[in-house]
Amino acid sequence: MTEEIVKSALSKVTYPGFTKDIVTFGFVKEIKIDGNIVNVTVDITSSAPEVAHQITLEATEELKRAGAGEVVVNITAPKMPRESSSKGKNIAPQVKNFIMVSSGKGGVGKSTTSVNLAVALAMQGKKVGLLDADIYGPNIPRMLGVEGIKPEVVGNKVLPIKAYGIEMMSMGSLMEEGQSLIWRGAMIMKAIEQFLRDIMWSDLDCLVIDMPPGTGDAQLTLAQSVPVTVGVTVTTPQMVSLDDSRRSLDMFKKLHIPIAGVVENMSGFIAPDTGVEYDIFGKGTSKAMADQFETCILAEIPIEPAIRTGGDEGKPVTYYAPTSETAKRYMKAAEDLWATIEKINEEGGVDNQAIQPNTPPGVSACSTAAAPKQETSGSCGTGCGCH
Ligand SMILES: Nc1ncnc2c1ncn2[C@@H]1O[C@H](COP(=O)(O)OP(=O)(O)OP(=O)(O)O)[C@@H](O)[C@H]1O
Repeated sequence: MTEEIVKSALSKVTYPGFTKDIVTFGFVKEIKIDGNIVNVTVDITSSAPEVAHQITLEATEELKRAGAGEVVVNITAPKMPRESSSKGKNIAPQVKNFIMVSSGKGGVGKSTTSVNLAVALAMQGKKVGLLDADIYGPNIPRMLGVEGIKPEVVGNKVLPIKAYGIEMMSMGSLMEEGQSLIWRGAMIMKAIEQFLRDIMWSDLDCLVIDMPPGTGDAQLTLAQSVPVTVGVTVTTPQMVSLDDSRRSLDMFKKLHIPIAGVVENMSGFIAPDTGVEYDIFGKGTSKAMADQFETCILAEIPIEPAIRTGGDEGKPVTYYAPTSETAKRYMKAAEDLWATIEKINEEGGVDNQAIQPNTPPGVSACSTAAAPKQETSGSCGTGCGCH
């Protein structure tokens, strides 16, 4: 037996439910050969016991057919995620926790925050997905260095793209480069639903969702489709940004989403040559706003050239410069975020029942639907049913 023979045999074992084999997927982690005894370690992404069982059976069969005398197949799989205690509608039940990352306005670093929090959570051993729901400006593929990579389609489902130990899907990976769509309300709702229902997310501990800026249809649809465990608001320290961020925090309250905290981004500047921190846009100005909404500052992330170059080059700073001050702050934010998620689940989880639309299927609910429901008589005529 040689490593080539073993690999060739294992490449006949397809991953259950997929067209690709376990070698192509990169799941074969170790091959040990001792005479005609073969010992292989296969690292899979599913915690379902039947997947491990089928791979063990098929790998043993193929290796014996290739001439192995004795075969040992070790399967390493993620632990069964703890059941989430959340209730209500959930169209992606294999995902235990949903983290909605929002901002009042664009350009404040929402995608950068989503990427680095997702990478930090994965580095801390969580099974993480990252959904780029910013359909107007999907830039997560670039930030993860998977721009131009097209996802595999299996039947009518799409496989997420893998990078830095996380699963990712983005409108940017589904459309041709440079293409844009003009989104109408109903299309946004459909797109968000499809991202949750038609992407083959694994059994995830959490899905980080990078929302479009603002407080519109996408936010409402997400909150109605899955029980969002926590919301994170990203802001910059300037007063004009804080005004918009208050709206984002207020939206979480209206949608009954617990607020995990505020990330104050571009908070001071760390000079790359000296490491000295300077105050540019202000620093610490978000604290009063966080207090007002009875939440905390998850992190103050300075302006740091490595964050921008990391974003442009697809090399997240948390992964590539784990000892940098910024990476440490993202790691600490991820720890605190997870502690909040665990506490929420211990206390009974979240429930999105109260914000379900009171409109017939196919009729768009307007963005005030999160407000207390009223009789549909006296409707505004839009059919939204909430006036
Ligand atoms: N702390 C930071 N230091 C340096 N550059 C940063 C920082 N945060 C974000 N940037 C850079 O600012 C730009 C905008 O960031 P990002 O795309 O994350 O913002 P956004 O809020 O998601 O924007 P949009 O609303 O357009 O999606 C990017 O080039 C990013 O690399």
